[in-house]
Amino acid sequence: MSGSDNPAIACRGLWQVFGAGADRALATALATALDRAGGDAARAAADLQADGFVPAVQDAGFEVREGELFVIMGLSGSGKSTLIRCISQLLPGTAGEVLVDGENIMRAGRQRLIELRRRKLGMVFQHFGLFPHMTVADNVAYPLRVQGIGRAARRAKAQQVIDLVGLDGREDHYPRQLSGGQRQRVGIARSLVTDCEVWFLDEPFSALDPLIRRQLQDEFLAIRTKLKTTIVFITHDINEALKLADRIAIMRDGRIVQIGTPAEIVLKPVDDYVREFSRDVAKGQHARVASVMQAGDGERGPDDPGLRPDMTLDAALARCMDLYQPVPVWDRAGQCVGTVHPADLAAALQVEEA
Ligand SMILES: Nc1ncnc2c1ncn2[C@@H]1O[C@H](COP(=O)(O)OP(=O)(O)OP(=O)(O)O)[C@@H](O)[C@H]1O
Repeated sequence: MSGSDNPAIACRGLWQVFGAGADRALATALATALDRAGGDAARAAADLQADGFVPAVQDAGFEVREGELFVIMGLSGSGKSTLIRCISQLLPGTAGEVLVDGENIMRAGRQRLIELRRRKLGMVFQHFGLFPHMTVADNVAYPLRVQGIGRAARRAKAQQVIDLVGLDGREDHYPRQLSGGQRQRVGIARSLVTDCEVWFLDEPFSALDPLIRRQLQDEFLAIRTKLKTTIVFITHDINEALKLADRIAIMRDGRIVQIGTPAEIVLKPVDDYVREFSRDVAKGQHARVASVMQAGDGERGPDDPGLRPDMTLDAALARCMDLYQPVPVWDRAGQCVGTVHPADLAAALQVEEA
């Protein structure tokens, strides 16, 4: 495991450029951009594009903390899948660094990558590629078989994760006998069976109908609290991102344009592209009091609305309807952790009209 000071994953200057001779073309484009006044990654990407290359990921840089659920979101074609494939090294990356627990896995040899995938990195993709001739139990236990673990131990461990994803009773079914949602669960169970430290999920629920999707999201959050695994999750659905994420990275045309908590994305979008995503989102249900709270002390008066930092803006506003002065915010131990003006709660919800 990594030390608590180190991020679980760090990407620095990561590029994935498609096209023959992309490495040399990127090096030239970066050198040319540097020589120009105000030269930057966007200029290099524009040059590459003009020469017929596809700069699908451009100079990506971010860190994912240990145990964090980091969501990458963007429109179709913005580069999400390419980015997660670079981080998980299904694609080599054209330049930059991908550090997992401090190890630059872009320099890892083939053997080391196989090892990392078997023991440390779990992956779930939209189309799971379950083995049709194997039962649920055998599909789930398959990664353990590859690791050379004995049959009894495989079975026992597979059963644990089958129970965890709610598929108990279906161990002996074949994939064709399962619904789409159940098949996704098998894929999730299979990727969890090796106790991975870092878990990559590329649109795992997007093929499902909304009801099943919501149910799996809830189960996913429940599983996640039990596992404490570091997770990188891709989606093009803002509501899914807001529901699941600790932090969200928004991609546009190969670039990460904003990284922030769900509240920051909803309340402080950096540009119209990000603002457009959250236009129809019920901000008051996602943003929390902590995001609009000021430093300060307060006393509990007779009208105290009992605000907490983790309360949604909607809930907080409902308690402050008749109040016109700053009110204290309390933690669970009853300590005042700041104050908030009821007008600021209302203003935060209006931000996108500006
Ligand atoms: N192997 C490839 N060769 C050339 N271009 C590619 C390749 N793979 C992806 N691209 C291009 O890279 C860009 C980013 O694609 P990517 O699949 O990463 O986007 P995405 O955000 O995941 O989209 P979606 O949500 O539709 O899956 C697109 O312009 C795509 O056409």
